Amino acid sequence: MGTVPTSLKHCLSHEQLIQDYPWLTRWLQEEKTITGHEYPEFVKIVEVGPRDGLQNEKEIVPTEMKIQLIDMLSQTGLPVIEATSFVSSKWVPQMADHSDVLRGIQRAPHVQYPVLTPNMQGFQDAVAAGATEVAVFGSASETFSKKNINCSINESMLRFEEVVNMAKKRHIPVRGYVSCALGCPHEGHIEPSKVAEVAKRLYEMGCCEISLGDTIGVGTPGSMFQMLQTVMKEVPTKALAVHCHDTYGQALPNILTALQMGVCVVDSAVAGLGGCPYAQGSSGNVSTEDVLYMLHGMGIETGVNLAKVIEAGEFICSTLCRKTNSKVAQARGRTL
Ligand SMILES: CC(C)(COP(=O)([O-])OP(=O)([O-])OC[C@H]1O[C@@H](n2cnc3c(N)ncnc32)[C@H](O)[C@@H]1OP(=O)([O-])[O-])[C@@H](O)C(=O)NCCC(=O)NCCSC(=O)C[C@@](C)(O)CC(=O)[O-]
Repeated sequence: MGTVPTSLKHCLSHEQLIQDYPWLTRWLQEEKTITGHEYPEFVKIVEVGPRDGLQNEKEIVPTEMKIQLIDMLSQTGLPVIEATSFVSSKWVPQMADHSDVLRGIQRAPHVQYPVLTPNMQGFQDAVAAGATEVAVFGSASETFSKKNINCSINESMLRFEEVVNMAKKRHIPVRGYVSCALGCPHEGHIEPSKVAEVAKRLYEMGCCEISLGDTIGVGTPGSMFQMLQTVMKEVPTKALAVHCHDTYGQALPNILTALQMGVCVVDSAVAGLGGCPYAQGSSGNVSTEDVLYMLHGMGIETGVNLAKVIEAGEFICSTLCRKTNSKVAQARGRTL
């Protein structure tokens, strides 16, 4: 922020910045043109903290705490909160209370609460618990697919097709994930063409949104650019989302690259919680607070109240006895 006063760095929204310091309007507009890129006016944030964030926790988080977290997040303006995961409790014990979580939350109007469903059993259990939106999760790496969902990529696509067909009959939208889009913990480099192939299959079978996961957070703006360029030849940009983990501290630049390429859906987790139990060494998701701070500072609307997300982050971090991974929440804590 160069010569901008320190006090401004703590402002929480673009609107607040303009209101308090009208002279900044010109500076903010100039900054947009200096970068020479067109950015989306609105970015949809998909909050994955309650699912991706908590699934990796060793200690079982009490169900009522998960519910309280989701209820707090529901009051922030977030449009989508991924609530839980209908997977096997033998594989991911932390998600064993999926039905109680989904039944226990207070659904806010205009908020969607998708849940992960790897197969028909998961889908049926999810619908029985009241799910109105689901997500299937595939991978661009054969080894990761085997380790994560115990089947090959091809077998997973057949399972997902069943789920998508049944979901269509019930008018339930399905999101599709492609893990290892920028690298695999077992195979290393993954060809962008493989990511594009899996993304295309998911899109063509009827997934309405394809989330491209940098599962282990190894991507850089360069590899993000190459991967997206290849995927965008097969799947419309408006149907793409990016899902970045922050292992190497590259998540924000990677997201910025995706925005410059027209992507306007970003996954993130409150307090930067998270990691995949089947991707050892991967760190948390990019934090929702940091993504919001960046977007609002660029004048991009999200409809989300950053201060309320910080509160939800403080709640879950105190529950887990853990320091937040969000740089913005840490900075805010120091200035209070
Ligand atoms: C997919 C399965 C279930 C296959 O697991 P499996 O063992 O191959 O399944 P199976 O069909 O052979 O059945 C074996 C047993 O599992 C049961 N079963 C079968 N399906 C279900 C179900 N849906 N829910 C509950 N139970 C289930 C089934 O009933 C049976 O029970 P038993 O007769 O032995 O008592 C297993 O591998 C699994 O649960 N994997 C989950 C892995 C996971 O959740 N990983 C984390 C999420 S992915 C992620 O984090 C990445 C992402 C999305 O965030 C994006 C990114 O960052 O890249």
